[in-house]
Amino acid sequence: MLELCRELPKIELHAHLNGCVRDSTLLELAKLLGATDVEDVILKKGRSLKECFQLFDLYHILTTDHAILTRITQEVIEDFASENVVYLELRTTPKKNEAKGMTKRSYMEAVIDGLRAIDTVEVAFLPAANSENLIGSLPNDITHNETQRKKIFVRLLLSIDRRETTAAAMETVNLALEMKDMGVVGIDLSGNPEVGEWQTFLPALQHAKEKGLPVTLHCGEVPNNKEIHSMLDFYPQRIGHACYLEEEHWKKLKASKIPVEICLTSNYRTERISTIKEHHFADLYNANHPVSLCTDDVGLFSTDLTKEYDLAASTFGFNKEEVFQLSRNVIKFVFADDDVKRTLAAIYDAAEKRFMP
Ligand SMILES: CNc1ncnc2c1ncn2[C@@H]1O[C@H](COP(=O)(O)O)[C@@H](O)[C@H]1O
Ligand SMILES: [Zn+2]
Repeated sequence: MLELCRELPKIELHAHLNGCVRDSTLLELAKLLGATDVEDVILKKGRSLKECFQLFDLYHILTTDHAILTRITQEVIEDFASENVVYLELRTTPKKNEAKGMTKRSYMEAVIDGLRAIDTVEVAFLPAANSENLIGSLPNDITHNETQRKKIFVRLLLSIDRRETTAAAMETVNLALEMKDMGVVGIDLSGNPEVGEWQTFLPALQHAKEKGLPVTLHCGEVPNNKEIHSMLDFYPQRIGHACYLEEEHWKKLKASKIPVEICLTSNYRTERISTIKEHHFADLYNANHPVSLCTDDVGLFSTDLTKEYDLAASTFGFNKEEVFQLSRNVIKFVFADDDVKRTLAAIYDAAEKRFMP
């Protein structure tokens, strides 16, 4: 099944740029900064939720630099493309860093430079009107000929960190609106769930909503009934995690049909669940609720989307058809436009003939 899951076209909707950096790159960057004592920390496997956010502070010291951002973006996209991810919504938190002359905008420009710099795989990241004609060329010649370059659609989500103020969150939303023609398709709220108040972010999220910019929220990664209630009331386009919903909110979620980004390994490694088998994915899947399997942080949790599909298949006993359908269903929940969705549908149609002849 692992090989089949690797071959399967896949759609990744929940991946944080800095959580997906290769270990080898982090170690190299740490060495350059003379921080050789961090090797054990980077390579350690167990990760409590608290440890994750400590690690992100370390990662950000290593990566918040224009040239490095360009490099890691490039590597992360190459890694997703190499395992047949055909559409990636990559999220990242635009950061200011005065010492580096970095603004939120220049941070994002460095990320976009990374998208442009890739030549080992073919990347389509601009909306149709601006595309360099890649979209038209995508569906017909998607093959698994190893000599051909892999092709991947990439779109960006700008994350608001829960440590940010209302004004900083608003700046991120405005930046996302300004960068819509550069492949930015939405807003994410993430960061340490123990930090910050929903009311702080609400004005910026409301602004995004009024401007028609889709929003996805990290929701219920820790128990917080009041916040979960407000988040579901906000009615975002998608949510991530949904680990700690009480009965009332579980019902509300199911009635709402808000798609849930499922991060099995992430939730297991951060001890949100004690076994994969008891993950709420099973309940949502059986209720026909819209779900998409995601990695969250490929590097941090030593996973990839292939492993997430394989893990779901082996834990919940899915056959080939079910795995294929699980992946294909995700087309409906992407934030990109209908042209992209049609192209993705064509990619899956072509793949279906190979998978289920
Ligand atoms: C494990 N569960 C999680 N829960 C909440 N937020 C998370 C996260 N994993 C990652 N992030 C968010 O993504 C940032 C790193 O990528 P970027 O610097 O934005 O590229 C983290 O600092 C955190 O804000
Ligand atoms: Zn996340």
